[in-house]
Amino acid sequence: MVVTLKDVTFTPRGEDKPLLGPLSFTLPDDPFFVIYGGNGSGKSLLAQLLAGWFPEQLTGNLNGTLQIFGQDIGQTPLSTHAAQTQLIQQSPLLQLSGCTFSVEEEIAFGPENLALPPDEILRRINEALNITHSQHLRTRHPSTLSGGEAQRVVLACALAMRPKLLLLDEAFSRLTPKATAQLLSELRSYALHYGCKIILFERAFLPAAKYCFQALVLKHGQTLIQGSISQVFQIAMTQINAPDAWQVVQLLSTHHAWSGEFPRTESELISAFKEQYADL
Ligand SMILES: Nc1ncnc2c1ncn2[C@@H]1O[C@H](COP(=O)(O)OP(=O)(O)OP(=O)(O)O)[C@@H](O)[C@H]1O
Repeated sequence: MVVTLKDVTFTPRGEDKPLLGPLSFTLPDDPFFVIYGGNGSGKSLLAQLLAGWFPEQLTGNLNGTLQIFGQDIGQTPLSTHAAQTQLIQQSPLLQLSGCTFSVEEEIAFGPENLALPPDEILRRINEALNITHSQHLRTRHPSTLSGGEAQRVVLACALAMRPKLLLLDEAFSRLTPKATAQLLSELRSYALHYGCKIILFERAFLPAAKYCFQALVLKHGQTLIQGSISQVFQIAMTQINAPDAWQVVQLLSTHHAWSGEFPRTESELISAFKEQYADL
């Protein structure tokens, strides 16, 4: 199992009650999975726990069973987790090392720490730059990158580690919808090629719904619902942002005026409207 959570609760140091849990889930067999939740629902805390931050970077009290690739979180050093699990957070500039002079050196930083041979490091740099469409940034000083460019580079750094579990905590927040869609398509190919699981942590219905079949909705650190996008749609819509057209679907549904699956993409939405309403 890539991820196993059973009755997990987490109380950060200084807090008197858990801010996460009890949470139990295993990942479905798809490359992508999305965890939806509004502000303060616990997405980042959960992402940090799954990345193995406890207890080195995230102190507190962890109860229950939390395993990544069969290794207990809390029993294995963060450096061991980092070799197969990579977390990308919302603020890319906080994730740059601050000790390199070019994007190329920044991407090499992780693989160098794995003591990989130079030709393998170069291969990984090129692959990561290609996947993230960032070859043109190769010689740039990391401190000169724009927010969106930095998000691509941070993703490239993570991919150069060839992760088997990639945690994306609102990792596209500074990119345009078009650039986000391009990266998600590239990531799908990466995931299928390397057998990697990708968990998206999102406050917005799109574009995650297009790439994920299964979702979990968090509120106050607990699961509100887990299931297919269609099964979680109604409840997810009470917690997260969605385009107006999906709000209309939600409204129609609460008035029993929507039948069938809930659309995951714009084209599914248009087809569903045509099917249900074009003849009226
Ligand atoms: N280390 C910590 N110590 C104490 N409280 C924390 C800690 N980390 C997070 N919290 C609190 O836990 C709750 C969940 O925070 P978290 O950052 O996981 O939310 P989120 O779902 O990622 O929200 P957002 O969408 O606003 O980024 C918040 O109330 C936050 O203030």
